[in-house]
Amino acid sequence: MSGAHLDEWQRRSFDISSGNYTPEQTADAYRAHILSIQYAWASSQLSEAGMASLFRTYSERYAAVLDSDDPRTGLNNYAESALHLARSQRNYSDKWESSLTMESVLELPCVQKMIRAQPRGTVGHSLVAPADVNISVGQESRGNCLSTPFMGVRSEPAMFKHVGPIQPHTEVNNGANYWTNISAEKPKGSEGISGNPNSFPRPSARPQSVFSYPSSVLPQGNPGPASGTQNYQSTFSSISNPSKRKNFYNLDGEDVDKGSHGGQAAAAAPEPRPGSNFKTAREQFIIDHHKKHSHQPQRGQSSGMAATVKKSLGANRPRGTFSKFVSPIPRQEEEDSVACRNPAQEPEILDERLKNFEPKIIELIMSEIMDHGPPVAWDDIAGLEFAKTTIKEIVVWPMLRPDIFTGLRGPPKGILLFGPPGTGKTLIGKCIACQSGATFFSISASSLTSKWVGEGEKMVRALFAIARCHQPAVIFIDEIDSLLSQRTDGEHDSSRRIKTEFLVQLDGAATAAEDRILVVGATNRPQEIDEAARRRLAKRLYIPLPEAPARQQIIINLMAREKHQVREQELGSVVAATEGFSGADMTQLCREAALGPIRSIQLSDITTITADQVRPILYCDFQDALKTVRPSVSSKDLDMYEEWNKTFGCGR
Ligand SMILES: Nc1ncnc2c1ncn2[C@@H]1O[C@H](COP(=O)(O)OP(=O)(O)OP(=O)(O)O)[C@@H](O)[C@H]1O
Ligand SMILES: [Mg+2]
Repeated sequence: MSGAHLDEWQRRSFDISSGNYTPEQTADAYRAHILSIQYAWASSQLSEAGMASLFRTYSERYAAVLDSDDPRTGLNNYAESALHLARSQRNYSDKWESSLTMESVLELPCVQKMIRAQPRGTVGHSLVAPADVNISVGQESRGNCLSTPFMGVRSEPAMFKHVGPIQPHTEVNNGANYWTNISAEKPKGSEGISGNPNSFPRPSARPQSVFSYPSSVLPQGNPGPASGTQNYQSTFSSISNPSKRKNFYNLDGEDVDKGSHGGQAAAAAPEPRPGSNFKTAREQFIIDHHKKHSHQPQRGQSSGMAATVKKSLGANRPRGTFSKFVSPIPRQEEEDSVACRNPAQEPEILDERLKNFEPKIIELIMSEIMDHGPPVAWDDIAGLEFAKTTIKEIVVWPMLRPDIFTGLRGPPKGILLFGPPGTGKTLIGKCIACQSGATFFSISASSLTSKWVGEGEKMVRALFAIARCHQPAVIFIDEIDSLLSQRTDGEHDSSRRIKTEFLVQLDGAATAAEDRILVVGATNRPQEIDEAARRRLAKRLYIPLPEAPARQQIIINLMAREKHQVREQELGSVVAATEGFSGADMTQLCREAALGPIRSIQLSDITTITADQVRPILYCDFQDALKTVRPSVSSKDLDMYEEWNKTFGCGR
């Protein structure tokens, strides 16, 4: 350290410690010490270690003076800052307000000059157009306060050298222009933060002015009330107030929408602003969307919906602080609604009552369940006279003459055909389908129960709903025992739900007197049917094994279409030999017998022989067939059916 420096240090140190200094002077002295230390180290007059030691010492002392809350020794700087915050003092930009009003602006010499220079009405329109008036600064704007544009004139007169036609105020509404408008806002007091408006990166670098005045009327120099100061508020500082910022953004939204020209311009595909390549993300999106869809066929374009949707992409919505946000991107529902309105893709609505059902289930029932088999006549069913008569009585006639079969004569809504396998239960169902004139739904219970979990109930509901739409209707459920078997604790939930749904629907069909829906169930395991279901299937008809006449009839019916030489006596012998055979067994016997003539042909001749050369079916063929075809129903099973029929059956 040089002698001069040491002397200076000693002097300051002595003075400071003498106690004659105020805290402000002490703090200044310590700050000067710190600067001297840094200077000495920078000029290599002090080692790094020495500088560090001195720097720490004097920094601590300096901080002690600053933060001390003793008014005699410290500045209480910390408390000062805290108190400043606690008093809710705001920053400078909150304090100033514009002194400009509409009246004061119009009185400005430059404005007066401009008004005089312009054709009558045009300038006035440009100046006091509502959109212009909306360019205001936060709370300070009052009424028609046109606060800022003319300040911009002062700050950047070069901008107005561009001579162009007087633009309607749609240009004024442009949010980007506002950058130029507010760029030279002058603070009321000299406390405004100094700033160079030209240094701010403004998007309005294009030569288009806000008002596009002819240069002849533009003010030259720096007129106006702010001419005495060079401390213009920078663009940044003038919008640093949140309320001003909000107004700024509203210019691009709310005011644009409200403006008679600007709103419409924004609603359609936005035109690029003249002289500017700048676009907001939303504008770019809408332009892209237009481009994309202008050469792409729209779904549902024929109805004109596409255009409607495009126009309402959020561009023309009324916006405000409290309005709900609407995404500019079309929502999925909008897309879907466009697709749905396309007549080519619109699913056919069959009936209002079916609108709650899934189309696939309706389609399944319509296509898979409705029976379109070969016609069956009552005479095709051999024997079973009592069953046939009863069914005609309760099914066919009421369907044909619903006016007679009313009240107590009303038909039962459920029939159960039970009996040994192969006795013609399904055949009777087919016959009902053909002869009753009703819409016939033939469904096996397994097709309901084998569906996915949860689908079964829907299927049952849809089945009855569709049947209601196609009255009179017969719902034939083969093997109904698998659907309505007795409910047990161990059974799966889904099958229990299907059963319950079926019973509910059956009840509904039974109680709705006007509904002409008949449920016909067939089973060869009647003992397994749930008692609740049994009650609902009120007419339980036993379909027994065919008696001798019925067996004979079956043989005659089947042989009628074949070439045979079985005499009546021989036929009687066959019938007698087929005691206990079911109708299906009789059919099987006849088929077996019919193969007899073929088996008698030499194997070498089988490829060359003509149909006429095949011999007729003979009694001997039946005798051979009887050796292989056996009755399929045991006497034990027969006893069970007989017993059940006595207990629950409706036969005589
Ligand atoms: N009474 C009958 N008249 C004429 N043919 C019959 C008669 N009963 C049965 N058949 C013949 O037996 C075949 C089987 O009959 P069907 O399918 O109706 O029996 P099912 O009672 O429904 O048997 P399962 O209980 O096993 O379902 C029929 O295609 C038919 O050829
Ligand atoms: Mg059957």
